[in-house]
Amino acid sequence: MTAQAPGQIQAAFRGRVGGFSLDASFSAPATGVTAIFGPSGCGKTTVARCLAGLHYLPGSFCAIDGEIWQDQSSFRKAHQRPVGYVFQEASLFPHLSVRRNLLYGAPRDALAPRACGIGFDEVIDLLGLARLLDRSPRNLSGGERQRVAIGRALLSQPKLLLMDEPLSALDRLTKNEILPFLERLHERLSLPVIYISHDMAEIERLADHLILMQHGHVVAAGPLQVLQSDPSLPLAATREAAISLDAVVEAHDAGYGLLTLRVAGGHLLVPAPAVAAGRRQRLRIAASDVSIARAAPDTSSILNVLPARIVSKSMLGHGEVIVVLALGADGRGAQLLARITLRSWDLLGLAEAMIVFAQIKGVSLVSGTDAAAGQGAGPDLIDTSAGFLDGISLASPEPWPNQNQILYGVRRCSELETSCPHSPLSA
Ligand SMILES: Nc1ncnc2c1ncn2[C@@H]1O[C@H](COP(=O)(O)OP(=O)(O)OP(=O)(O)O)[C@@H](O)[C@H]1O
Repeated sequence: MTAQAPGQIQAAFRGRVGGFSLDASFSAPATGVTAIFGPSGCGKTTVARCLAGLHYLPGSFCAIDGEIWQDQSSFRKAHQRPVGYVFQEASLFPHLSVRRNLLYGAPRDALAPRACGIGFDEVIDLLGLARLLDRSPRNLSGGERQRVAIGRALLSQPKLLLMDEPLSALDRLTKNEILPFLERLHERLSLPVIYISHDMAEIERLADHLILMQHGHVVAAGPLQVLQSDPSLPLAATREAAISLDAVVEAHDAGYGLLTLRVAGGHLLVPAPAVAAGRRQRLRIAASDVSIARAAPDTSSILNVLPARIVSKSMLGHGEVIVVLALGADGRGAQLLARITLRSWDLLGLAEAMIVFAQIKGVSLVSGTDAAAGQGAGPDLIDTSAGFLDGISLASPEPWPNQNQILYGVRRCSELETSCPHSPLSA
């Protein structure tokens, strides 16, 4: 990978970081959310740090939307890369108001409407920050603090937003409070986001593309649904195996409280409150909620029984198989997974390429609605009084810079000089 491709994030990072060996290559669209998923210690954060220019691995390559950030002969340092970085902990400046925290990383004209990029008012609106602007970060809930951190990263006018486990320090309720805001960002901004997470439920809700990592390598990269339905990858073999589908709302039956949703290859009925026709909706269908019939049942309480073609069958062990189905009488629609017993497969005489009926017992709507922000004391703040940039040294494995050092490592050193807590800015 050496030539830049517009519209793509291209990365090929190879080398050692301390005792860790990284050999990770992928390309992903330079728009939408690309999630990096893999077990702890597989190198997700190391890849994010390479993208941010915080590790220099000679011989590596990185280009964002046709702009080369690293190749054989060049390396843009962290402060030369337009990257917004959001971490597990919000690490806001405790001595600055929310407004000043937001404006901290922004160019000087951040308050003016922008011809392109993201303006202050838009960020406030998208993240629901209006009523927090004059508050101190000390009095915000964990979820509110993380929304401010995301706003601050967006206002730095990045060309790439890196989110490293942004919700993992939050409890389930607080996560659910923030996820709708992230969905709104995804819907309204074309900014590419690299989203690192351990939590497949977050990824199923937010991501368009997925990069699967293991032991410092990229095992697979591609559209989320394609990787979820690939029986050769570990996702399809897990107990939680599921497919994320993008559907469009067609109608709402108020009498029965049912939404009609169109997906590639068919329609699904889902009990849900009314949603405007034409709205896009992310669905999740678990492999364990899909069974297979040779003929459409005459009588059944299952609402969604759709014709589908059997694409493949793979053994799972413990007497079960995972079947990939493609919806539609022509078998060319969206793919689903069905987890059934090997005995059922044999008794029904199923075979690849056969047209069958997928009986879908459960469909979850995973896109959320706007939530009111909670309030309360957040976790302890990181001490930001340490010398900025101390500890950032390219290709030096130790010590790790703290989060604000990384965050502000993307800004010019002259600006950093004004960033200490005793500068006029901090008044
Ligand atoms: N600067 C460093 N010095 C030494 N080892 C490092 C350094 N950076 C990362 N490592 C090691 O590299 C491996 C990958 O770390 P990394 O943080 O990228 O993994 P991860 O997939 O993000 O893990 P987690 O999901 O637990 O955050 C780990 O074994 C880690 O200890």
